[in-house]
Amino acid sequence: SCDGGEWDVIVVGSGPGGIVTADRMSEAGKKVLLLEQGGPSYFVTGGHARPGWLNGTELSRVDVPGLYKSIFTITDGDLMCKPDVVNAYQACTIGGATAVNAGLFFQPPASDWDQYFPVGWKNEDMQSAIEKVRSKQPSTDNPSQDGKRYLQSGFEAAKQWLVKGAGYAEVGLNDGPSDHSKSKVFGHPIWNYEGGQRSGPVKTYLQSALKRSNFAFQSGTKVHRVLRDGDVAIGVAAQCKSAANATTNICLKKGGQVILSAGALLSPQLLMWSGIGDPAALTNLSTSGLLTQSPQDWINNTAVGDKVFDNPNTFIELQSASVSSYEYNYSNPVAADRDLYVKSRSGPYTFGSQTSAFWDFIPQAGNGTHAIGCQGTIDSAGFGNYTANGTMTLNVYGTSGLHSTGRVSLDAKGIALPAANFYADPRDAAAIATFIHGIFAKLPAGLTPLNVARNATLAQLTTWVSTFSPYTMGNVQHWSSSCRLEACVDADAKVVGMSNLFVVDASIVPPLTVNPVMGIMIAAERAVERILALGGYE
Ligand SMILES: Cc1cc2nc3c(=O)[nH]c(=O)nc-3n(C[C@H](O)[C@H](O)[C@H](O)COP(=O)(O)OP(=O)(O)OC[C@H]3O[C@@H](n4cnc5c(N)ncnc54)[C@H](O)[C@@H]3O)c2cc1C
Repeated sequence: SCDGGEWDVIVVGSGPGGIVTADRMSEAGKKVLLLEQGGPSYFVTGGHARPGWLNGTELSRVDVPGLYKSIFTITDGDLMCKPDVVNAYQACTIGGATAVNAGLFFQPPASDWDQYFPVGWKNEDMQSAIEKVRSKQPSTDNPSQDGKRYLQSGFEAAKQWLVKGAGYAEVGLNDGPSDHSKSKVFGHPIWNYEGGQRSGPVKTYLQSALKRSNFAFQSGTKVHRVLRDGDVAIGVAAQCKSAANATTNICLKKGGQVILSAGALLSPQLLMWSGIGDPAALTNLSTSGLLTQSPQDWINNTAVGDKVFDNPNTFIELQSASVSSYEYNYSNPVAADRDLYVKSRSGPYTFGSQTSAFWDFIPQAGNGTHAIGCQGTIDSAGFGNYTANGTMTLNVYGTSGLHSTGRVSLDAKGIALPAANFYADPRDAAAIATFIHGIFAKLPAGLTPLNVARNATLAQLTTWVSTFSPYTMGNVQHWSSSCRLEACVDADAKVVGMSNLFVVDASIVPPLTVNPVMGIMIAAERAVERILALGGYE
């Protein structure tokens, strides 16, 4: 059903994984088609949704970093995925979640590659991929174009506490030493912004791809499944908005490749809808009529969707007389801040509300058990019941080395559903509580925690972080690790059981010590190096 295809490579999904992959495959001379189900986001993609104060500019709401929070508090179905697409808070738009996220852009420490990635993906193997991302994707810790730092009262209070009190080193968080260790370090956040505006792969890699005649990009096109002839992908079945939502087959050239970059929840869903996965899950899909292939045509791969991860989140509300809280406003910003932004890309709207970040590792007992990474990010305002002036929010994430993971399953309609409980292993809550207990021991008198006691014991903190409340057990939508290297895909990112089908996105990235985007982009660069080295499929 798929003869005469013209594409060497079809990439599904325009998040950071898909855009980096499609750009580099087209740079290598392949005829590449990038498909995205969503529509415009940044102004440069044709996105025009914005508050009135941006009228007359070449900015959409996506371009302005300070509108980050209101992008996802204002209900607007254009950017976020609908419930009939995925059962989680994900972006369905050009750029994927990089069009709606906070832009935090931290380089994973060398220990992440060395401890959690397979042979061929260790720190020394990753150097060219790291360099490619660092040289192509701008980032900054000082985004305001007038060179001044804004909203620094929270930064100063945190520095007093963590650097002067708790012995953290203040560093440039993506600077050397060459291992980029995230051990007891504190600093200004790094964002992938440029010129006071949101940057990210849409503004960099996608723009270079679009200049090539052998690259095509089609948004508004939702892929339903990969078309296969046994273990050979021959194309994709997709529904195009521009063609009255008709389903068409988009075909590969013989010897071509399909690369799924639909994100850590939707790439496993696409695999299962294509008859690749755990037979139990495929049986359910088949029973509900969503999978029409007969069982003898299924590809048995029980690692599809297995060990999905998100950073468990704890909000600690802190109050100090020295802190001035700052609330961003979508339609009616403080006039001086609005003018600073519109006239000179300066002021608080040049970043997405975080004022500082820090990390430490909590050692784990036992052979071969790695230390657990913990990250703190401090926001410019309070949250929940604690929003009086002087309040700021510390987000504590558990990161690399956590013991608990989940599984992506499909609901009755075949839509991806991530497992929810990330504290199933008690060592995880204990590690996160140890991190909080350690820094609380150094809390200065003038900085008061509001939603948990300053002198809580380690046992009390362990119970608190593992009990549901508006401040604890949160998901932060950093889904990853659902189609792991050397399990679901091999070390070339090729789906186990298939000849020419790959997954390159957060799915193949194990839990990182830092927010995932920079690591995903680096992993995509590395995956492309390895896919190109395989040569074409014959
Ligand atoms: C609110 C929020 C804030 C965040 N903040 C940060 C941050 O500050 N820093 C950071 O590092 N990370 C952050 N993250 C996480 C980060 O953005 C994601 O981990 C990352 O974007 C995942 O990249 P990806 O390429 O795997 O997939 P995604 O970014 O999810 O992109 C996948 C794309 O594929 C498309 N797609 C899916 N299925 C199909 C289909 N069947 N057909 C066609 N297209 C399809 C989707 O529409 C989407 O555009 C945040 C995430 C969210 C939601």
